[in-house]
Amino acid sequence: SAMSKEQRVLQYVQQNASRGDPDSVLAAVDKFGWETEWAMNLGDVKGAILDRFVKETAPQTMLELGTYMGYSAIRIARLLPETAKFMTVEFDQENAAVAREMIEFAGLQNRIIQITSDTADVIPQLKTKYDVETLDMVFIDHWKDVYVRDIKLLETNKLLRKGTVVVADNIIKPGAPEYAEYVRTCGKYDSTFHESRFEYSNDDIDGLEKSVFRG
Ligand SMILES: O=C(c1ccccc1)c1ccc(O)c(O)c1[N+](=O)[O-]
Ligand SMILES: [Mg+2]
Repeated sequence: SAMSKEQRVLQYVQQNASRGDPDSVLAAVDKFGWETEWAMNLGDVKGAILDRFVKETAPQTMLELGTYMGYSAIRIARLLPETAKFMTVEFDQENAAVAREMIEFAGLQNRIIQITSDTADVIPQLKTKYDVETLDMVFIDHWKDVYVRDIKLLETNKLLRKGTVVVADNIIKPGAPEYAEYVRTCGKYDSTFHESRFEYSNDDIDGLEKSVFRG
C-alpha cells in the first residue's frame, strides 16, 4: 500500500540525512516540511525556543506527551546528558513505529524511552513502572483537548515539584485555550507565553506556554 506522509518523511530523512547526526535529521524533516509537505512537527522556529528552555532547565528527568514522528524527542534528547531519563509517549502505533526508526537513525535510541500508550494510562504508572520520583521538565504536544486532563494528572500523581518546567505547544494554533486559562489562573504556576510562528508557516501565529510549578 502507499506510504503514509510520516513514512515519506522518514524515507526522506534516511536518504538525505546522516545516520547518527541528530541535527542533520532535524534539518531534513524541516526541509521536507517547508518545501514538500506540511506536517505537525514542532519545527525549526518554535524548536529554537524549546531548545533554549531545555538548555536553561538542563533536566535530568523529562517527559514528552505526543511523540508523533519523533522530531521534538530528537530535538530534546540531543541536548540531554547520557545520564538523563527522557520518556516520550505516543498513542498512535503507526506514528510510534516511524518515530522509533527516526530516533534510531539519529542514534538517540539509548537516550529516549519510547512508550506507545495512552498518556492517561502512563502518567499514573510513571512512579511505579518507570521509576520516576518527580519530573524536572515536561513538553506537552499531543491532542489539544487533553492538555488540561493530563497536567491535572501530573499534579494529582505528585509528579511535579517546586520549579518543574511545563512547556506546551500550539497555544494559538490549533489552540489550547482551556489549557492556557488553567495554567495562567489556577495559582499553581508562574506561566509565560512565548509568541512564535506556526510550524512551516511564515504568516500564521502560534506560540509556546512555559509554566513553572510553584510547589
Ligand atoms: O491537532 C493538530 C492538527 C489539527 C488539524 C489538522 C492537523 C493537525 C495539530 C496541529 C499542529 C500541531 O503542532 C500539533 O501538535 C497538532 N496535534 O495534533 O497535536
Ligand atoms: Mg504541536
